[in-house]
Amino acid sequence: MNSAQHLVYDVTSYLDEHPGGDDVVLASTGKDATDDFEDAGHSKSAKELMQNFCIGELDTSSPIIPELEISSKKETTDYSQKLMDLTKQYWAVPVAVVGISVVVGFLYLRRK
Ligand code: HEM
Repeated sequence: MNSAQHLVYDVTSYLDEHPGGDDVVLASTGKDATDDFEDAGHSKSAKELMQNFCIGELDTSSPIIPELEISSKKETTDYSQKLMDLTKQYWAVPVAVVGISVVVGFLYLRRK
């Protein structure tokens, strides 16, 4: 689905017929494809054809921005959590190496 001027298009059935190829259209799915569509220099007939694939209007009254803010906050906490986990892992590696060396050295000395 692509949206232009807050309109949503389902172009699934047109993918195979698109003269510019399906890959370029697929690259614009799920986002605002207005710029992509305009940059490709589509003809007037192409714009008219596009109207056939309009399935609705994007609900811009929904709290898109607050939702994005919440999810980005979650991401930052997840990220710092990941960093904490990584730090713990990095500490564990040298500690384990030193611990093993001490045990092996101790056993070696006792044998002599
Ligand atoms: C429902 C949406 C779309 C329709 C109906 C459509 C239709 C067409 C048509 C009829 C042409 C032939 C040239 C012309 O008449 O202008 C064309 C070419 C092209 N389209 Fe689309 N298009 C759509 C979406 C897109 C999107 C989202 C892109 C993304 C970049 C795109 C990229 C291109 C390109 C690059 C060409 C040029 C191909 C060439 O000259 O070889 N189109 N399109």
